[in-house]
Amino acid sequence: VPPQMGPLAASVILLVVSAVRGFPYTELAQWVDSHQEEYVEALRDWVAVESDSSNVLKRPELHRMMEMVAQKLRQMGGTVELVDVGEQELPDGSTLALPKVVTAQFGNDSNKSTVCVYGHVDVQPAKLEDGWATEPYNLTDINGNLYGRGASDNKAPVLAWIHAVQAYQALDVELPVNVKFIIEGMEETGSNGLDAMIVAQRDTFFSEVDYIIISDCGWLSRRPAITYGTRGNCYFYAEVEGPKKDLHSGVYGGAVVEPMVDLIGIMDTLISPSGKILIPGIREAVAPLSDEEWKMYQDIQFDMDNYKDKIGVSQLMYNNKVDLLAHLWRYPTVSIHGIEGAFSDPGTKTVIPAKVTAKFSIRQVPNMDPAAVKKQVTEYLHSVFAKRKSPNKLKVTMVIGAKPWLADTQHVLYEAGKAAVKRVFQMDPDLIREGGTIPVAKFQDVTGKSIVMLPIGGFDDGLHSQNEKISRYNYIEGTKLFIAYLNEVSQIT
Ligand SMILES: CC(C)C[C@H](N)C(=O)NCC(=O)O
Repeated sequence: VPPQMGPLAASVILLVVSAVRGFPYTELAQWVDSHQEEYVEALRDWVAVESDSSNVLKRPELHRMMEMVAQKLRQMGGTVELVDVGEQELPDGSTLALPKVVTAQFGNDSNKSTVCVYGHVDVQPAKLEDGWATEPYNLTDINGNLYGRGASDNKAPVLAWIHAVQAYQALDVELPVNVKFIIEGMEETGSNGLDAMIVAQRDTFFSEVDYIIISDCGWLSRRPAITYGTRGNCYFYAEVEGPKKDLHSGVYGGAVVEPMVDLIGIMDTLISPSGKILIPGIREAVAPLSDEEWKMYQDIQFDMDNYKDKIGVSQLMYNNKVDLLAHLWRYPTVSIHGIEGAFSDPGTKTVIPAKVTAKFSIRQVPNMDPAAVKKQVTEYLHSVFAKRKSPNKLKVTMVIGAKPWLADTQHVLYEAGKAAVKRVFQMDPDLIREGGTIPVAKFQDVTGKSIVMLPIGGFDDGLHSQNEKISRYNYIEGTKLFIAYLNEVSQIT
């Protein structure tokens, strides 16, 4: 474009040129490459916010995070709203404002398809003393890996989507589809408030949405992936209450039935050492593994030894690939996460805790139903507790009940994904499922829209763990993938 030309004329020329030349992927990708330092700085700013949704003391940070997201989208000229989704009730009966959900819209052309990108900017807790090698909220680049809490889950992928739209804008390339965003701040603790918001906006925000795209997951290996299923999650508290206060174990040990012993006793009845779930009714509900599915898993390249190395174990529950993948993706599992009220500090306190609460969850797969699981678990735990003839009191509560999700890999959204992956990475993607949980089933049930999950996280990003990271490569090439994907989706007829 000649330098003496005004901005309007220049953008008209660019548009005409791009229309004549087709989709200017190379120029857009070059733009991304030449702006990668800015993208890393943007991630640094976001990672610096301790937007831990599980810690009520961090709630002001979470509100600030949502404002930052809204501000960024506003600066890009989007139509942005911060949607109030109400309050959260805390275990002591008090209430706390939920972080607002950010919605944004770029383009409103009825001749184009509309995609809606879902993501979240809340994170899991992280402390240096948990064993991080670097400060978790200070993004640190080591050998091309960007370490920081929330870097991969899910701040970089949300930013990559934003930068993809920005690249189109910066080069005056018309967005091939209308793009909407829905960004929440409670994903890590069960998407509190989001379900009602999706229902409330079904006929407004979601009415013109054609497709929903989610990038809140990772690849299985170094090969890019497209994800067609997630497990749901039922999260439980089991509280055992005994004496009215903590007791000295020398003075009272032997006199009282200890709540912790009861609790550990009943927790031990949930799952066998070989991973068999012992709660009646759970395994019976699971959809059988089909031959076609078995074949799909068999065809996926997956290095079990490398997987073991990365997580630092000498042995896995299953020693063949198909069994392992099936148990990660399409069978339920019980995980015991912690015990509130138990002594866990360093040292040798000799206490009998008066009240202890175990926290455990059961990942959900087709055809399990969270309401049925709640009943099965509650009845089962009360029945095993009754057999102990303990004078203590047991209370079982289900605090999260998220359904699994499964898509048809033959859908055009998946074909579009394959084409975009091919363009950016010059290879075919793995088609995989995800063992983790996001509110995708709710989007599906309420909006009825087609959904695809397009991950950019690496297989070894360490989500929820110490030293979470995303590589620069995945962040930057992932941004290009989103640019290419928007173009592929616009070709769907
Ligand atoms: C890999 C998961 C789908 C990532 C997601 N952000 C998450 O952590 N969800 C909560 C969960 O416990 O699965």
